[in-house]
Amino acid sequence: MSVHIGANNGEIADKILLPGDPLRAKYIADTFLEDVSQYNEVRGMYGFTGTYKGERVSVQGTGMGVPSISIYVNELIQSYGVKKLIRVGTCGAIQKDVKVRDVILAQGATTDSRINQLIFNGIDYAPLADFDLLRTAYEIGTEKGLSIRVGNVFTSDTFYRDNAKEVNELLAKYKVLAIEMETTALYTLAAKFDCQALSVLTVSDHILTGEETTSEERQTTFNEMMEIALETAIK
Ligand SMILES: O=P(O)(O)O[C@H]1O[C@H](CO)[C@@H](O)[C@H]1O
Ligand SMILES: O=c1cc[nH]c(=O)[nH]1
Repeated sequence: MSVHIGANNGEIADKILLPGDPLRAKYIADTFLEDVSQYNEVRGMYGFTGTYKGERVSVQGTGMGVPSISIYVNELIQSYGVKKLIRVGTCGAIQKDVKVRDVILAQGATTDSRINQLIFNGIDYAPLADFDLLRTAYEIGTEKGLSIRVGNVFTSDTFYRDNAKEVNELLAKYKVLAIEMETTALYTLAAKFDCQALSVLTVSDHILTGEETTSEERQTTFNEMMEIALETAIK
């Protein structure tokens, strides 16, 4: 057991999907995995292990934001030996040509979080996706005929922000595709511990147009994102 995860040694697979929402973790386990067992309910942050196409895979809710995902990723890697970590999250688009329901593979993660400043003492570290996972996920997504975007995302410490318009316009000018709240921490920790990480994100809303997915659309698109992540995890 670790501080925030109540699993015994060996109960978590070395490949894991990481949704922010613990109920999305339950949905993935119920919908896609076989022979499922629940290994965690500490703080309601559900974690499950099962098999996908015969391969052992886990899925763990991370909560929202850099501090929360950092706790789970640290413990998953250091206490349970997880090696391949794929976030399955939602994001808000800030480019006109990125559409609601598109799937984004986060190649890098710009941030206003201070975690990297604290680690690197003033050096402007660039957290990146694992290239093999990125390439595999891209190939799987395009083979499925999906609209896959690859690029920079903004990992924000705030969901509600007073100067959002100004910040979004600046980031959009510099080619950032979308906003979410965890990827920079995932990529930095994966690099630190020599693990592989990727964020696969569904555009759930468009920040410029205000367009949102309906719950039905969300389900279908989320399933596509989850299948890309699961297929990538076992490849
Ligand atoms: O849908 P998840 O994975 O939680 O991701 C996004 O949704 C939350 C904000 O609503 C943040 O965690 C953000 O990163
Ligand atoms: O962090 C997030 C996630 C989804 N949509 C947003 O606008 N922001």
